[in-house]
Amino acid sequence: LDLTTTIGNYTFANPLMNASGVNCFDKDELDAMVASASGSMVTKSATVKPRPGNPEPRYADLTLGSINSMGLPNLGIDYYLDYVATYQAAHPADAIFMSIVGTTFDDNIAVAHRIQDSDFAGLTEINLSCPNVPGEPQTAYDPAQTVKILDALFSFFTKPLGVKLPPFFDLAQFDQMAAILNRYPLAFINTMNSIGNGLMIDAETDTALIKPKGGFGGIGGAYAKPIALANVRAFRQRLNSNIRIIGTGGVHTGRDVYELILCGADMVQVGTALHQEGPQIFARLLTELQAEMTRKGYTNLPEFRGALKTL
Ligand SMILES: O=C(O)c1[nH]c(=O)[nH]c(=O)c1I
Repeated sequence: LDLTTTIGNYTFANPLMNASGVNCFDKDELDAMVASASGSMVTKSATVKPRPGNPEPRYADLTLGSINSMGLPNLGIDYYLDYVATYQAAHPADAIFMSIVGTTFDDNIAVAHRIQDSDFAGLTEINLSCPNVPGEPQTAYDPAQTVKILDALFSFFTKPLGVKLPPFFDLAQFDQMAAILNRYPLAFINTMNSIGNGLMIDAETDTALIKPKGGFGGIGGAYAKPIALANVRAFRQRLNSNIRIIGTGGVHTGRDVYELILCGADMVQVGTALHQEGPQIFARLLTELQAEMTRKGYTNLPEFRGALKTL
């Protein structure tokens, strides 16, 4: 079966990759992604300077997913630029993604300049949806701030750029956000990030499971799937066709991958399940995706991409 998928001038052997923040913190984790069956990969969201992140415990596995308030721990943009420079020299034909983020408007612009001025030749995902920097609202929940950042970015950034969005829950929000995004030459959007500021409790101690923010953290995994399907579908229905969509949220089986593509996703990222199962999950997901495609009579992704039926 043909699992190739394209974003701009980049074609990937298959649509699967990690979600930023999962299995991509350092060289060892990134090398494990390179060795996996994934079609591409993305680095942990990088800030200009390294960050230790929030106090632990800051992550917990849940029956139906995960909760995290990592607090944007990362080794700094220089570390990840070094890694991708080495990677590109060894894999000239395979594009990967770099995720960037700033905790202030100026830092968002500064870290983007670092990529623009580098030899990085892949795709850049700017994270407008980190829910766990105390005191910092998720940029993409503020339309004016989103416009301000995208206006500034596209005044100098010429490499392929996409935005990582938080989940939206109201059709008027989809309309408003899509109207903003359609004004920019974005290569892609990635919907969605974790569901911000959930809370889960330890049954033995009646204590919040994670330490930061009084136990509030982003929710991922099975809990996220219905919302991810809806966000992919809603944006596919509203965005210009030249803006591709990466679907993220709740993937655990090949059927989950298939359903995000059915809603319009071009590529599919895996977060919680990757954290829980490890990079060998990609081989399993590819086998299961191909089995589902065969069951449905499809031999490539465009045949069913966006083909969700409604009653
Ligand atoms: O707490 C984090 O580091 C984090 N956690 C998430 O669930 N999404 C994000 O975008 C980030 I930057």
